[in-house]
Amino acid sequence: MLQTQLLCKSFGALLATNEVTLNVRQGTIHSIIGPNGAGKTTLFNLLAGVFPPTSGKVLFKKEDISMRTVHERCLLGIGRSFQVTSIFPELSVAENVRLACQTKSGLGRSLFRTAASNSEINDRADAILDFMGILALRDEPAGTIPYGSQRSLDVAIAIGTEPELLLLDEPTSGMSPDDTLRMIDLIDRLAERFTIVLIEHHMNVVMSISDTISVLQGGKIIAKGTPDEIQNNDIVKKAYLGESTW
Ligand SMILES: Nc1ncnc2c1ncn2[C@@H]1O[C@H](COP(=O)(O)OP(=O)(O)OP(=O)(O)O)[C@@H](O)[C@H]1O
Repeated sequence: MLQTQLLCKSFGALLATNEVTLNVRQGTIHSIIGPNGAGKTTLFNLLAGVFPPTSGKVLFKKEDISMRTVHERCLLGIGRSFQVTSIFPELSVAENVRLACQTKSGLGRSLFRTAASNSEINDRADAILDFMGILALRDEPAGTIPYGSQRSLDVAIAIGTEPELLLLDEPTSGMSPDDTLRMIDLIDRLAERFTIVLIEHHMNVVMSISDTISVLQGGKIIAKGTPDEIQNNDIVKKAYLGESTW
């Protein structure tokens, strides 16, 4: 569904993404992990369209989307959550998701919204909040809900754009162990409906839910395989040596 071909991104002399070739198959969870500074966020931004590659290509359903903007990729069916939460803190939890739902339907730009369409969007937003376990918080200002719930709202916003492919950037970062377990379970359930690319720092988060894992170090893919293959890979063990995240 999503492929990259020899993808490169330079910042001055630094090659933050170095000839990354990925093949994310439809209906799978493909995790991209790596130690600090490995280039995970840069790769995520290249997939999401935050900036274009220096060279190489990003293909979505065989179409070259390398130069497409974030918004264009969203309309094509690529949704993403952010490591830094992207919510509107003054708006209610439900309003945040409704806005995302309108991005795709075009109602956000229409002066002629019908009551029926609005109620459809309300119902959809509520269903997403229910799925993410935060429906009880629907009328709270989004900026006031607990951090773990804000991360769930982030994912809810991404789902609201009706993606086929969901890009998740460290969805458990900064979460308590309990919230982390809840988020892992949710990602597992999301995989029944979406193809997922999960960017993660913590190896243990991805082990139980991933179909495929690609390991980044110094901007390069140093290993690819199933969780079992990755866990037993000596090059990967060495890359994570000294980190407490194995
Ligand atoms: N906008 C930028 N300008 C210059 N250098 C950058 C920029 N963004 C990232 N880098 C550099 O690119 C390299 C990869 O950074 P990146 O943030 O992608 O890694 P990461 O794996 O996400 O790290 P972490 O897990 O610590 O967030 C780092 O050396 C970083 O300093």
